[in-house]
Amino acid sequence: MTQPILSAKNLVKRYGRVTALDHCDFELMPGEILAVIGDNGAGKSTLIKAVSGAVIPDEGTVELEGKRVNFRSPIEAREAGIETVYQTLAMSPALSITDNMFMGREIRKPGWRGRILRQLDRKRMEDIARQKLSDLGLMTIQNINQAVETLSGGQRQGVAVARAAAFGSKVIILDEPTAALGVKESRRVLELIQDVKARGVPIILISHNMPHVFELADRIHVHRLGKRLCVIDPRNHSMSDAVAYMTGAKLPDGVEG
Ligand SMILES: Nc1ncnc2c1ncn2[C@@H]1O[C@H](COP(=O)(O)OP(=O)(O)OP(=O)(O)O)[C@@H](O)[C@H]1O
Repeated sequence: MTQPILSAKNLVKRYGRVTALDHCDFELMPGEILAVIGDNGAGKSTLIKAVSGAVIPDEGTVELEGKRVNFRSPIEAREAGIETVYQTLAMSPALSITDNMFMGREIRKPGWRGRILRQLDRKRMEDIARQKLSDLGLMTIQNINQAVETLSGGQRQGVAVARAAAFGSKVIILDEPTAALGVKESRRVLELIQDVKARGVPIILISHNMPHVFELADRIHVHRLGKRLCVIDPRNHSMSDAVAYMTGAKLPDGVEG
């Protein structure tokens, strides 16, 4: 049996009297797009934060490639290969595309100029940024030194996904990547997500948009009341089934209420 690339068991996270995660299990398989769906407040964001270092669970374990990890911060998770693109994009609008892509992981010049003078290797960063964007078909962006604030919402989201794809060698987490976008821009981002998948990188997609979830996902993790209710195959279930499971209107076969 294939081993999950990222998994969690029995995660618990309490905020005072609210139990955001209530003995939750989670599994992401290699190369797949796993959608995570659930009602508002079901605990989806908390789950994703718990596996990516942004929240430290009160109980439970997380494993990356079968090895136990205890991320204390999102930076630790990022260094281990888990990249998260949040709904509110962590980008600096006034900085260029290249600067945004390399924020926090700038490349320095080789030798003493980089080591001692801390000079940045701009040429190299620009070349890599251009390459990464063109790999993902984002060639509509002509100038990688243009400020991110001059890009459309879809292009910005594209840069964020490209940044995650460029550096998140193991897992990419996308939190509502199309929520703020128009129809055409959403389409482009959906294609981009498929391109990233085609490159073999598994993706966790949190979304309330059922058509997008059903179009992209290989499997759907249905989250309800702080835990995984079930995992469904979008080919065998309808969107209305998924919504009914999510809201508690209906129980999936084999799950007891
Ligand atoms: N930092 C926090 N402090 C206190 N309570 C929190 C905090 N973060 C989340 N919660 C609570 O935990 C529960 C789960 O929240 P979470 O954001 O994980 O849900 P969600 O499924 O992502 O919701 P949505 O779809 O609305 O974004 C909610 O009741 C929420 O109010």
